[in-house]
Amino acid sequence: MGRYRMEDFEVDVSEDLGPLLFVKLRKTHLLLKDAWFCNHITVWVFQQSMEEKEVVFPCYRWVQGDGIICLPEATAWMMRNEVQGLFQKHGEEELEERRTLYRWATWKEGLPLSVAAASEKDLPLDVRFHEGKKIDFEGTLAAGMMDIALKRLYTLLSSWNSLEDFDQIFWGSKSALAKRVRQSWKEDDFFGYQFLNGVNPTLLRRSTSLPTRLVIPPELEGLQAQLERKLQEGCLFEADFSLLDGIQANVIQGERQHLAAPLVMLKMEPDGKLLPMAIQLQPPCSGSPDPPLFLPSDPSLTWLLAKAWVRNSDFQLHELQAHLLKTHLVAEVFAVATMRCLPGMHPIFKLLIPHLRYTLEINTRARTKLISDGGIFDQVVNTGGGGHLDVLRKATACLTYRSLCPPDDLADRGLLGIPSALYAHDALRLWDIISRYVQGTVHLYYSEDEVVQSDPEVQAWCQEITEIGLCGAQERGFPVSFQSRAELCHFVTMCIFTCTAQHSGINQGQLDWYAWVPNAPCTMRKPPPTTKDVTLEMVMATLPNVHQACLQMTIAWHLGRFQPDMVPLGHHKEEYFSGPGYKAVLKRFQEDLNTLEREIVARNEGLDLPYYYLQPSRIENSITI
Ligand SMILES: CC/C=C\C/C=C\C/C=C\C/C=C\C/C=C\CCCCCC(=O)O
Ligand SMILES: [Fe+2]
Repeated sequence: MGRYRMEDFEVDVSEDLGPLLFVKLRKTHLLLKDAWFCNHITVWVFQQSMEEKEVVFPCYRWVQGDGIICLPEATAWMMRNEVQGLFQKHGEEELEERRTLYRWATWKEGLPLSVAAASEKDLPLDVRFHEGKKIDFEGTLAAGMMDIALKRLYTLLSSWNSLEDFDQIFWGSKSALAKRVRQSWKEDDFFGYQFLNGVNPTLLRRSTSLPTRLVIPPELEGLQAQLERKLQEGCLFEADFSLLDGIQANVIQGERQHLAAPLVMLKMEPDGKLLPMAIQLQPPCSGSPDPPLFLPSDPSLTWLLAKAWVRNSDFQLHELQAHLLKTHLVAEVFAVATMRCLPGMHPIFKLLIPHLRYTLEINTRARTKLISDGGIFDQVVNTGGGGHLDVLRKATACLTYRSLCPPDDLADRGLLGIPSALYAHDALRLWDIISRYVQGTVHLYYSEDEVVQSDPEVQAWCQEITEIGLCGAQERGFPVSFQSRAELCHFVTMCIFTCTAQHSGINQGQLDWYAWVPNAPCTMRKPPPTTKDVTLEMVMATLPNVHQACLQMTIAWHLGRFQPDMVPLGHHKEEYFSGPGYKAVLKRFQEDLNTLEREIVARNEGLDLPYYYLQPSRIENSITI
């Protein structure tokens, strides 16, 4: 039997089968690997003197071995209390089986729970990468490793002692914006811009007071006055990396790496540009002299090194907190809870499942190759060697529900209504669009709040996410039950937003902002400067070495590049729902996304730096990379 064969099978049945509730599917098992993927079964019922009727049984699962798959009819959930509880019983059996297939595991204490699987090979076939994705994933990694070998060979033959020497490895696949980063990375407005619209737009806040950790030496009273004035005008902002304080730095091949925990104060100009005013690289520590404040007026290399330290710290919080924890790991919790608590005929299962595709496998791969013992973090990142897990733990301990919902998050950070905050603008638009889609769907199945309150499955799902998967996150605002349709819609909107828009916003920028390594160094090999005497030798000795820089470029490209098999948001082919109600809601969703697409394209045409990570055609329907 050939691989990748697609076939439609038609079977005629002449006898009257009565009302159709289930179909059962079985395949004779001959060879070791002869599984088939079944999309759906459609039955056309011909009734005398009546229109032909179509009855659909969605499947979208592998049929393997000798097992029998029993598929309830697409509208079964609406009839769950009828037909002698047959659908109810089917759902219970299905969940019983799924709970043995998808089990929770504690990979590391203090992190959200994950799926129990030591490697991707342990995952059920239904959630594995399909052949094409696997070949592409593994093939591009291998090609990237070849690039590294060539780059190392090349740099062996030349010198590595000026910033321009990073050009020697800046070849191969890279984006237009990555080239722009190489041109502009030293500019202050470019540095400030990244907090609004770069790879990590999640940290910046508008200041409501001067941060207590900011110790301003008496000789800088001018700065103090300026900061206070900006604060009063409402245009003072801060990026505080205190979460990194106290984290152990990595030791790479016997060499200790170093970490900082900076605070950056920025001002917003009337034209929307965000400019750094001061950088404090470490919080004050009793018994030590106050940490210096680095300023734009410092010698240019000093100021550049201070900014490079901030960019390195941002790399850590971006990858660990914003990316891994707040998209990948929480999406995994949604995925496992969905498999364990919601039967296939449940409307919330149908709504969410296209947004959970491939997430369990990519995360399992991350746990075995990226954040594992000896993984990429240990090899080339200064939080590696265990510090990265402590960052994840600290970030988990302060993960709030509000921070996953842009209307709340952006309000809390004082970022509403800023014309140059493009991530914020597009995220809010997407939140509204997704929320309307979710509400449209939920209202088809839940006619009033009471139906939500008395749905034991959706309540168990909520509780399992908050109490089990997120390890008691009710303390941080996550719900343990839904009292109304509105609460359910808000939560499901958060799930879909996180798995689609938010991940795309956080993931794609790796390609642009991480290719020019000095803009976002993966590690720092010397301690942060404590005086303003900085030389080029110090800068070069601090930034990643050739090997570290090459690996950063390869992984950033691997993870940030356009995925060949990507499904854009709202365009999955699976049809789990049947009937005109959902079709109309989906159509509206796609139209809303198209409208936003056109708005973003038109806006970007007039911009010096386009912001396209939240352009709907670029948003993946689930976390797959
Ligand atoms: C420059 C980027 C460096 C690190 C990226 C950090 C975080 C990314 C967060 C989530 C990515 C999720 C999954 C990636 C899974 C696997 C990566 C595989 C790399 C394997 C390299 C190898 O040695 O085979
Ligand atoms: Fe990712």
